[in-house]
Amino acid sequence: MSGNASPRLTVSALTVAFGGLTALKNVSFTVEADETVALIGPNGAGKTTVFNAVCSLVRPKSGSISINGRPAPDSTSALLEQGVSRTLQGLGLFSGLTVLENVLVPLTSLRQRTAAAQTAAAMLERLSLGSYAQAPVDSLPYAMRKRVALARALVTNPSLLLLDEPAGGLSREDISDLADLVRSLRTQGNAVLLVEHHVDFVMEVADRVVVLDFGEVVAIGTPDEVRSDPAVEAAYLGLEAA
Ligand SMILES: Nc1ncnc2c1ncn2[C@@H]1O[C@H](COP(=O)(O)OP(=O)(O)OP(=O)(O)O)[C@@H](O)[C@H]1O
Repeated sequence: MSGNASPRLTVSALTVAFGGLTALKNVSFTVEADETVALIGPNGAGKTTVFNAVCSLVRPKSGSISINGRPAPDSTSALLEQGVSRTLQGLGLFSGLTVLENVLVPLTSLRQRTAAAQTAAAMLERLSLGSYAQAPVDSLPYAMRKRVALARALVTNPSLLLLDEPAGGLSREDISDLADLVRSLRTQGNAVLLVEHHVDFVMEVADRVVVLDFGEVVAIGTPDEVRSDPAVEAAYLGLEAA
């Protein structure tokens, strides 16, 4: 552990409104160092809005967000400098670039050009993408493109990694590999906040789960605590079972 006792992420009394719609109401939670926290909840609960607020893509009506004890910066490059990476639901890969070129992009903006190629190549190897480095990213199947997006987010060795539906659209086998990877991140000191609909995956990888419903936190706890919380069943798991 480092000497820095601040959580990697602190969300305090966050309220976000889109016109008349209050998407988040007074949401508070932390992600500590070496912790994987999952945000779950039904469609429209506000999960992606939390991510967007952390990345300063939406402006809160009130409340605050801090990263490693400092106010969250308001640009992607400043977020990278502060050790935050994110994957997107839509992957956001650059069509027309190779796998390696995609993974090099955040390193280029960090100006680590000298070691960038080696760092990117090592990350591709770690995610079993080494032999596809020169392949156009568009030529790969979805599950592999998803791994490229993950490699791109991880290549800066972020202190806080935000994963938006990492298991979505993956096969059972791919999800199992992803669970191994997420667990390994925790031991390497990469704190993770993930949004996910795949409840089994969440229960397997998360240290703590934050449950949102209609923009409010209805439960926070370990997977076991959350699983047995009646408010969660009503808000989310009940819907899954229905
Ligand atoms: N840019 C926006 N403008 C207006 N309303 C928005 C905007 N973004 C989100 N919303 C609304 O805010 C609420 C929360 O949406 P959000 O996408 O955060 O939910 P979510 O939990 O991520 O949902 P899903 O699981 O379907 O991705 C929803 O009612 C949504 O329609």
